[in-house]
Amino acid sequence: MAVALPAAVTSAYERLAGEFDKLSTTQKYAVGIAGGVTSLYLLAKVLKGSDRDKPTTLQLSGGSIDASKVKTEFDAYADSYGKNAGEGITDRSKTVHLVDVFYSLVTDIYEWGWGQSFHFSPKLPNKDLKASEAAHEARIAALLRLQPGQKALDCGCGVGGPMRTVAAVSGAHVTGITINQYQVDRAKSHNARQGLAPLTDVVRGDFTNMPFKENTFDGAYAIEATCHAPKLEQVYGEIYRVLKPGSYFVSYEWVSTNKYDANNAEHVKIMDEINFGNGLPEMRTWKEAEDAGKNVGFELVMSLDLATASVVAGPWYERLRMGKYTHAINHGIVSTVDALGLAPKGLKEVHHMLVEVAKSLIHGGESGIFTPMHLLLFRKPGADKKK
Ligand SMILES: C=C(CC[C@@H](C)[C@H]1CC[C@H]2C3=CC[C@H]4[C@H](C)[C@@H](O)CC[C@]4(C)[C@H]3CC[C@]12C)C(C)C
Ligand SMILES: C[S@@+](CC[C@H](N)C(=O)[O-])C[C@H]1O[C@@H](n2cnc3c(N)ncnc32)[C@H](O)[C@@H]1O
Repeated sequence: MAVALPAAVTSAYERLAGEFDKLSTTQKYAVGIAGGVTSLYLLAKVLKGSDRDKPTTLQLSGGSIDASKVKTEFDAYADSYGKNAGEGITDRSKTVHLVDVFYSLVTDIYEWGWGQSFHFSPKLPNKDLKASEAAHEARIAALLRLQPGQKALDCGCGVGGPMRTVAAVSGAHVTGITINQYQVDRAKSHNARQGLAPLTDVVRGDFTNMPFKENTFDGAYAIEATCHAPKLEQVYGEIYRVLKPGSYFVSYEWVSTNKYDANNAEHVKIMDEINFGNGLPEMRTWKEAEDAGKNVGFELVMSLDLATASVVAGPWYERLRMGKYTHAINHGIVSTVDALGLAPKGLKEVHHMLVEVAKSLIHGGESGIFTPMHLLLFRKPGADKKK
């Protein structure tokens, strides 16, 4: 069926065609080339999207790692895990470097398929995932009793999802530290775009050796990050040092629960998979984490597994379980761009690692042997006691 175009459109087209006919051959070529370039530019924009919010499939990169080195770096990362059950990273002195590599490899994929907050949250009744995530982050500001004008530290800040919530709900200034330069750049760009620049700062550094003076911060927190430290005492000790006396430190820790049995081969296998797919040197027990805080001088104020604390909240791993089919589709997409040479070589393998670790995390959650949210609230003793 022929479709009649509106008269205004046909007359405008005829006028343009008339004008085009009047041009010299050189001018016609120039118009043709300009048209071609503009179309290519628009096509590239559509395919590539913009980097305002999250990367598109064609923007998936190796973070701070050059595209040509993604495969080599991923292979080296994979080789750093021992083959024996429960071994984790064999040479622990390489942990910090390997974690930096890990985040270069996964940061774009995380943002692409999860969002700007790299953590889990209990699903609150009648609240969507975003609201549940924000509540999990806002709890931190409340526990730290943060106030406008105060200074807080986000230890292992990722691309800054939580720091933006903590700064926005409390009015306090939040400095984030991450080992990965690509995350620093992403976090700063999100902070600026979302109007959070005046209340935030992001630095690249190692949280086991931080570039801050002692007694600097009024509160500190770590969301699913200190699990990457070669030894928990190293990072907790540094946090203790930079906190003002009387201030609080809260962590959501990745730990094994009382249900974990180190003599059960299936349990050990799940933990090994979780360690490998998440850049962890090893898995600690919740008791080891408590003790590490006390060992560096903190008073323990609260210790609670948020995965089981509320009988009405949905499990943290439900979002992963729901995403099972999406992960498979995503793998098809990443494999396609890989085959077309439109993604850095090696990104497909990284994505495969994440598809597999999603299954292990679900197993860890369903069996109850693992939690990514054991809440530990510590206080640095001292004269400036906060109530
Ligand atoms: C605290 C850490 C990270 C926790 C989570 C944010 C991430 C753990 C596993 C990740 C993912 C698994 C599957 C991916 C999927 C295959 C892909 O298509 C899209 C991204 C995933 C959903 C990805 C997202 C982030 C996680 C849920 C650790 C590292 C200490
Ligand atoms: C799972 S991400 C969590 C990010 C953030 N807390 C969130 O919830 O969105 C872990 C973070 O810890 C950081 N990290 C791991 N080891 C680190 C180290 N030695 N020094 C500084 N940051 C580190 C990583 O770079 C990453 O930003």
